[in-house]
Amino acid sequence: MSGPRPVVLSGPSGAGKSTLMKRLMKDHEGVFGFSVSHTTRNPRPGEEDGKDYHFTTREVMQEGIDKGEFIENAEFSGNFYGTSKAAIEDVRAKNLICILDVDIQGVRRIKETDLNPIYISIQPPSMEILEKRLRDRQTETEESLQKRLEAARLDMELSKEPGVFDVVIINDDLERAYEELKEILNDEIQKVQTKS
Ligand SMILES: Nc1ncnc2c1ncn2[C@@H]1O[C@H](COP(=O)(O)OP(=O)(O)OP(=O)(O)O)[C@@H](O)[C@H]1O
Ligand SMILES: Nc1nc2c(ncn2[C@@H]2O[C@H](COP(=O)(O)O)[C@@H](O)[C@H]2O)c(=O)[nH]1
Repeated sequence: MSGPRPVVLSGPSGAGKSTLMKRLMKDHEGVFGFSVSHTTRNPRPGEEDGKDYHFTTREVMQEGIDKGEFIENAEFSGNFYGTSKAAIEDVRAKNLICILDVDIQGVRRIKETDLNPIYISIQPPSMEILEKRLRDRQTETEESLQKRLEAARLDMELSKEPGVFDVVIINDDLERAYEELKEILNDEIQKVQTKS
């Protein structure tokens, strides 16, 4: 794959991936492009179709998967999620650093492709803090919250396996976590900025 190296952000739901990513994109206009995933979950208040996700149905998404339109897909907390080839291509065509926000299953599938991204895991300081963040976010039902916490336990274990991630950032203090993320991506950011 040509162009700047993509970045995979993974980690438990509620760890702070979107918070860090949105800040990174806002502070570096014209450097990053978000790979807009498909999902079968319902939009949250404020989420826009085509910007945050391509909101779709199981049937439509399955059709796309069967046609080979996705580089990876997974079931998470009762819904389908997936990264289409078109989502990556849209960002690559603009020569931007492509950011993918995917769960641990997505990380595994992407490792089987030739995307060659930088793999970053965003982890919460503890399960207790993660649960508090998810509850405070007020986006989940009790059932989906429990499913997400269950997935988080597994994610936190797997992220400790050597070689899965290039870097693991503990998102305790947001400012410090953000500085760490910027530092890791500094070389790629410089490359894009010097070209434009
Ligand atoms: N360092 C932090 N300290 C306190 N609260 C935080 C911190 N980072 C993020 N949060 C808050 O935690 C909640 C979860 O963050 P966010 O939505 O970014 O998580 P996420 O990893 O993108 O989750 P998901 O995978 O479900 O989309 C948000 O309400 C966010 O404001
Ligand atoms: N494997 C994939 N996982 C994805 C994708 N897009 C998002 N995600 C992950 O799903 C959970 C839940 O996200 P939410 O927006 O419903 O809170 C989270 O861990 C994301 O990283 C994808 O395309 N593929």
